[in-house]
Amino acid sequence: MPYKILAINPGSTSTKIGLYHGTTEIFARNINHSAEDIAKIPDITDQLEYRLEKINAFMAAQDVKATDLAAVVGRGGLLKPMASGTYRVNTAMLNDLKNRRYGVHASNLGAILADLIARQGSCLSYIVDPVVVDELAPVARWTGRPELERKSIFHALNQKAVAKKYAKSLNRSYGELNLIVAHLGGGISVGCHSHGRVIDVNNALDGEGPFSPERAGTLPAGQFAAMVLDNKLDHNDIAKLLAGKGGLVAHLGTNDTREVERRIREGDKMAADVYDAMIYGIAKSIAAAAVPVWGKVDGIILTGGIAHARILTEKLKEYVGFLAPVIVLAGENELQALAEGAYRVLTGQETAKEYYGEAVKALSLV
Ligand SMILES: Nc1ncnc2c1ncn2[C@@H]1O[C@H](COP(=O)(O)OP(=O)(O)OP(=O)(O)O)[C@@H](O)[C@H]1O
Ligand SMILES: CCCC(=O)O
Repeated sequence: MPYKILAINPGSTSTKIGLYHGTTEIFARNINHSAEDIAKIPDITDQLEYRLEKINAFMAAQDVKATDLAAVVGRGGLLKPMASGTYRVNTAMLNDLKNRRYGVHASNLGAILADLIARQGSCLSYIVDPVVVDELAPVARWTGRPELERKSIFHALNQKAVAKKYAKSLNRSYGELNLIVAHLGGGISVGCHSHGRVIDVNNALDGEGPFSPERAGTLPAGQFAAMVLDNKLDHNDIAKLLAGKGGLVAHLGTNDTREVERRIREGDKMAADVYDAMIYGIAKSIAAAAVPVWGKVDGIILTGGIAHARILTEKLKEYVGFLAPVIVLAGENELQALAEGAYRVLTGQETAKEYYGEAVKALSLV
């Protein structure tokens, strides 16, 4: 009997779950959380019980028993910067997530939910390629302020999964190629993958890169500082302006590119101008991502939900087609990538990595 693996990917408005036999998908579903439900529990960390109940109800309806599972694998959240791979969910990891030590993001719930369901079935729990995978080249870490170092926070799971998928389609290995991957979702991250390592990428959560449906992207720093001071904004206000209420949401009141394209078809000039500006920003980020590999790029992959949008992908091809072939792998492969990461460990192809919190790091320095 192949291993049964449950994969969980918590997003800001939904929890995606998938059941796999080995790496074969049996089902994958999106459990949508209504705006009304989410508004009642605005802090993501407090949504744990609510989401667990929804998952348990869904598993019961599908006749999936936790005791039948070999492993539960969740999307990995804001943790200490770490190497790519599959990690065992452990106490240090759970503590850092529950205490929001490195910030709040929907993906923080992945490991916690995986652990809770794994406990119901006495099986193993893992995360794979969390959003904090850090392979930045030393030169990419600098900013113009000694107090501020750039961080690697991006759609690591999907970026790595599609890059490996594309390499496989060429009968090449991921480690042989230089690829630019643009994950185009609610947030946008554009990574330069050089021989299997993401040596530069915009921090998609923290005001870097192009603006996106929900993220503000890079802002003029002086003007933004003045806006914060003039309006006496607090930490929470600033976080919302940068991630959640930036980009298309701020300009057009929607995070849905289908809605934006509908407005454009109906002649809405503002929608067309904002959409063009977003595409222009993405194109500039893609071109910038060619610099770390001296322009020697084997392919540019467009992925994420927005890569379904033809107007956008066609315009991007016009802008950056001069650099390398542009490949569209729309949607995201995150549930499949989670299941594959757990499967590699269950079958001994890979050893699960261990997460160490700050206490252990400090001891190792002594
Ligand atoms: N068929 C489609 N055509 C055009 N746009 C689409 C289509 N499907 C989804 N989108 C757009 O993709 C965006 C959401 O992408 P995605 O589902 O990858 O984001 P997410 O998972 O919410 O966030 P993130 O990818 O940042 O984690 C939305 O703006 C949505 O309107
Ligand atoms: C994956 C972290 C970045 C984002 O949510 O936009």
